[in-house]
Amino acid sequence: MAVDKKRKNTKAPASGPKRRKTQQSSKQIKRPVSVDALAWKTVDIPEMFDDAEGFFGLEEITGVDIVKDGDVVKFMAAVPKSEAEVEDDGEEFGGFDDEETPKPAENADQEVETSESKAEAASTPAKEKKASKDQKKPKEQQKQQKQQPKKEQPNKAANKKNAEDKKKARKNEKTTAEPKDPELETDLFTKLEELPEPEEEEIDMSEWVPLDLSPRMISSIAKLRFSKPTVIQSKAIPEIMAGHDVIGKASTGSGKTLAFGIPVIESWLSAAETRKQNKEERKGATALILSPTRELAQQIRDHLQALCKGLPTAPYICSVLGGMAVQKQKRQLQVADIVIATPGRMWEVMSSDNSVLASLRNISFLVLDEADRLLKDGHFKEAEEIFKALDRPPVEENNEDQKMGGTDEEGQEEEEEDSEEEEEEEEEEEEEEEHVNKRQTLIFSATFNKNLQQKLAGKSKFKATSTQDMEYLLQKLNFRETPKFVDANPVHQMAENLKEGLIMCGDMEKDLYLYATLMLQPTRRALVFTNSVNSVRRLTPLLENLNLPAFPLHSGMIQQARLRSIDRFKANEGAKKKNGSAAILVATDVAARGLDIPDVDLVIHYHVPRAAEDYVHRSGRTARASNSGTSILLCGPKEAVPTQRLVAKVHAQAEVKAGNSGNNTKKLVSSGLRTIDIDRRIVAKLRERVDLAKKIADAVQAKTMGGKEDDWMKKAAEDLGVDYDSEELEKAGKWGGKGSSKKQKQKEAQQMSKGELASLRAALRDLLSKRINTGVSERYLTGLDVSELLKGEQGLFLGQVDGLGLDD
Ligand SMILES: Nc1ncnc2c1ncn2[C@@H]1O[C@H](COP(=O)(O)OP(=O)(O)OP(=O)(O)O)[C@@H](O)[C@H]1O
Repeated sequence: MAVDKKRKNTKAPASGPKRRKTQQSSKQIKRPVSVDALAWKTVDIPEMFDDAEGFFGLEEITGVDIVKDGDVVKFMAAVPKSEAEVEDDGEEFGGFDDEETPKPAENADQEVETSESKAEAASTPAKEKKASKDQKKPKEQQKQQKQQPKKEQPNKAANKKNAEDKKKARKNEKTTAEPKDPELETDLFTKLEELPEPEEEEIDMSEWVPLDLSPRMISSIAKLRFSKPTVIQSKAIPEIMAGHDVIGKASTGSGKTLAFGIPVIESWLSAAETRKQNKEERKGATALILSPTRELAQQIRDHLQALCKGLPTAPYICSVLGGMAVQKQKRQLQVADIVIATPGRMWEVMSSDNSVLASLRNISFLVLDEADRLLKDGHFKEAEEIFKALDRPPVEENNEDQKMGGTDEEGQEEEEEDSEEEEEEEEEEEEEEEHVNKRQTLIFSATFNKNLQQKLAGKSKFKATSTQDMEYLLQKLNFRETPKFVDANPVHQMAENLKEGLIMCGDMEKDLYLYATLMLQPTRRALVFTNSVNSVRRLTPLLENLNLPAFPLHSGMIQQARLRSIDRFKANEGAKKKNGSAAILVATDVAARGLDIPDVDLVIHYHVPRAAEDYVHRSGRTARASNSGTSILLCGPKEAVPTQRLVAKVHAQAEVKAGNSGNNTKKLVSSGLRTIDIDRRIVAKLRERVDLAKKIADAVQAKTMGGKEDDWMKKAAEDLGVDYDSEELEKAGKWGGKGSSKKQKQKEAQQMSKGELASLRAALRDLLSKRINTGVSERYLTGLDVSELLKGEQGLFLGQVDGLGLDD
């Protein structure tokens, strides 16, 4: 549960601490508690079971009595006598250790009541009410309101007032020396909390006003320090708030998450308020957001939770993804207001549990983030199943009885029933339509294929050519109207502040050029993309041997390890230890979509991406929001043609709009992709280190893989019906062919003795400690000296500025 504790404390100091104090002294009594509300504690399980897809989700509970009341089993747990339902239930849901604690739906409404009424009482209710009224006023009146968010400082006002009141109270206490008033006694507990918050610089939020958001939402956005909406936010939010289905396209890092997140949360806020007023029950989740990767799903959750932190009350947001315990996710889904999920796990949970489906059937929003990726490849089937299930009307048990046969005498009745059934079917259809019509569908990505874009923009007709087509799935989505196509960047596909470069190198020299590129700008946090899991496995230790803090990320890793790598990269771990070099994430395309990691300055494509959109998304991990960044493609001779094709595709539209013509190479240059001439003499001086580091990495990997390889070979030998003897088999050429020299190398690496390995390490250490003379003004290249060099006359040895010559 994302509850703004700070706000709670500052706005309602009198009630908050008092409640805490009473709890401390109150006796614990046992009351019936729902099984989901018990303080489950996760039992540590060995790491080897971590990725058991939720099978191993052990939790334990203590201090609970199980009482049988007739047929009903009740769980009696200790609840502090005076504890209010709305208390921070961080302990209540102790089992949800990888998520914020959920709170039951009723409590969510309760929360609206309590925290808002407190907020209103403690701050400036008149202003808030006036502001929400003003939202409905005509434009000219809103003009006056424009400055309002700036003026509106409920927290500060409340703080100041409370602090003043308390000061007065303290003064009274001193002068009158009367017995302690309980109110004043409470005051002692709040001494620290009442300290004024550090003054934040005021932020002008007037540019958000035309979007017609609630004052509390604007004030929450202000806490994120986002002074104005991005283009996609300005264009998409009003359409979504007006109830339309929307397909939104905007470049990477341009704020698409909040473009759908803000209206979704606004909708939850107003629905929660309506429920409160009408004393209605919660009817399940408000939104289902689908994401193609687990990391992105977690990130969307974090992003929305950050937005909710500034609200007086917040929806419970949960993520449902593979690699986490299924049971826990099912429990969370019972109380979730906003669900963010990967399609595979969502479908697994939905199809196995009717209550999950029931709680999602009434969603107001279905959001597909990174839609083009989501409606492709592995996710296609599950996505389709999810859409179908959401639209399917609930099966009523009575219907089953009606479908059973009857006697002749009942013929007449049957006919009547038939017509009744028909009527019911019609009603059901209507209901279904009604049901579908209630839900808005929102689709976002930075890339949609060109044909589809034209169709979305209404320039040509939708027609799916196969059932494996994205258009087919779009049709399945049952938009309630022709969706509004909002294109925030019709000309350029790439982020505005991105510089793109290309380094030509030999096919076998990529490791060397990768290292050189990293060394020439060691303080820039870099994300290195490869096309295969094996390359990640090979490159990470290679870079580590070269004293660079590198972390792997690929789909073959267990989920916890994936998240750990991202966290370590985010924290720039190892940067200080390793000669001041910034952290490096070596990843497959699992990291290409959506990941928003602050301060990634450099993206290196170790392999040319297989598709143009992958290039766009990979490169989009840098130059996000208003930041700048660099994307560098390492291109071997064999990759030259696909690279030209790819980049021409990415920049084609910009070229056409700019009225340029000419061959692809010219286009590459004119569209911003520049070839970078790294001084080859410097690169040559790095070769020995890279070769050594590679040998060490290969030896270690071969030794680790050795046993597994032998197992595989044994099995293969069995399949061939021969005795297993790897040497004999190799001699006989059974393992020959294309991979035989690689195999030979692997074998050599595997057979390297400990002593040999140690001497290689010593030699590398020695090399790494030496400075490399760049041959220019007697300057040297080492981990530390490079940053020095780059700060000063970088142009001297690189030919251009900014280390790699991407600046003019
Ligand atoms: N109005 C805003 N002003 C400034 N920064 C913003 C604003 N809205 C969002 N951001 C920030 O911009 C960054 C990128 O946002 P987000 O991750 O939503 O981009 P995106 O368009 O979804 O990118 P991608 O296509 O790569 O998924 C985030 O760090 C986010 O906090």
